[in-house]
Amino acid sequence: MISGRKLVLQRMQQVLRRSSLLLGTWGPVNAEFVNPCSSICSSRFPFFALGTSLHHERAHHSRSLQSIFDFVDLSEYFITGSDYRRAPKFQNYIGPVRIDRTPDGRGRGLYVSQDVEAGDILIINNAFAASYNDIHNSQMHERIAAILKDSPRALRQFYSLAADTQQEKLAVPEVELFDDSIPYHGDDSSTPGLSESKIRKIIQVNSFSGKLTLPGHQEAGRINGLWLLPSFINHSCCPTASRLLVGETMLFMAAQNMKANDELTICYTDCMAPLRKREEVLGITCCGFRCRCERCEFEQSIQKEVEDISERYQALYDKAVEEVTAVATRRDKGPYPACRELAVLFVKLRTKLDSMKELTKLQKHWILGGYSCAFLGNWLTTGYMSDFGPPCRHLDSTAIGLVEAMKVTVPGMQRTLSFSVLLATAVKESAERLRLVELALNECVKLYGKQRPDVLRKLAQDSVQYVPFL
Ligand SMILES: C[S@@+](CC[C@H](N)C(=O)[O-])C[C@H]1O[C@@H](n2cnc3c(N)ncnc32)[C@H](O)[C@@H]1O
Repeated sequence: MISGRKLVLQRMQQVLRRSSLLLGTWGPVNAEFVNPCSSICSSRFPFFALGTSLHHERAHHSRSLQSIFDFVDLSEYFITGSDYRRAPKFQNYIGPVRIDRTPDGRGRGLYVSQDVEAGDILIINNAFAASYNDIHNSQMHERIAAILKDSPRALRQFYSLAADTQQEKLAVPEVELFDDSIPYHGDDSSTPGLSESKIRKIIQVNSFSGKLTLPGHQEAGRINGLWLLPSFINHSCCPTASRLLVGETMLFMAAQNMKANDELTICYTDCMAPLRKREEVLGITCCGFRCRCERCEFEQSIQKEVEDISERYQALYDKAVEEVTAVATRRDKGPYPACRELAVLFVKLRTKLDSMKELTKLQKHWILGGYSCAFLGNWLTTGYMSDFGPPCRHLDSTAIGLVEAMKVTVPGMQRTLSFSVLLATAVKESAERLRLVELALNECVKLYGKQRPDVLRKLAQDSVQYVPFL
């Protein structure tokens, strides 16, 4: 029997054929838009002739950082399908970042120490410990306990993650503690032993769990891991950085241009969900804290005005997932009442936001971006996936408005990339299409770092394997 996932992939291959034609029509990538105002030359990859050099001075070394290619060439890995079993090995790298106390009671956080631009590599970190399909973290716990027994430095590093005292009193370690190229002369008498329950707690708060997938296959399993320095990165529902897992190495990129002293934040969950859903996941299902990011603080202040829309969204969401899954796997041909009603809600929300003159454009984007699935479900069930019509001349301004909101709300997200590639495939009008392809490739840089043009094109084309709803 053919699996649901395989059917989705077959369906997506049709899209891919069209999008590869589409992305192929531009020939050499329009790299100008990746880094429009640059002047540095690189003979190795002409693409990077367009990249701005990032001069990073640290006490112990100075490095001119341009891209992932300064560390490892990932082209072959990406071109051949990002198979985690063939992932290249990296050296740890700590870019222009420092650890500091947050000013608003979120404990410690990571900050950039100089201006950086979207796609710049900030941290490359190999897992302190990782395990596979280890639902209860028991293998990881054993591995970590063994490492801590043997290495005073590892014990000191791990101990610094503990956040069991009042947030304002938490010690702030120097970032150099995590730089293995600097010799360690720690005073180990100040590192108390760690009880088993404390070790478990540190693992629980800081570990990351992600899907392992192989191209064209069902999910191959899950990786659980602990990455030490990245454990200081706080969550935000409008994050500034993106993360990429290559084998057991976690890479962190700036997902937008950032100024020195800006906080480096990532999404711990799907931030393209409305406030109530994010609160539920961050507070109860996943992480156990109330998010204090600026987007949440703002949305809480106006939640009453959109409460009815938000409640209905929550009530319809699971059913809409079923409908989108059904249409993606061609198990049925509808009707799709949940997706249809979500689309009506989306229009209602847009009309409401239009009438709220006191809100800024960014604030409107934050709210709208959170309801991306309310639009996408209907778009996927009524037009795109169920029936390939001929490309349309103009796209509905709602679709274009949404992709803009998504890009601003959570930069460097797979869903925005897939949606913009699918939209570009659907539209015929060339100026609009060009803009969408530019947008897709820009999102690609935020997600994967500055890559060669052919690699970026491949990654954008592959993105349609992900249904931009699920
Ligand atoms: C992986 S740690 C991040 C580093 C942590 N701030 C520290 O000082 O150790 C995750 C914890 O940081 C806090 N945190 C992270 N993001 C937050 C946010 N947006 N709002 C409130 N607390 C947050 C929560 O206590 C959470 O359990």
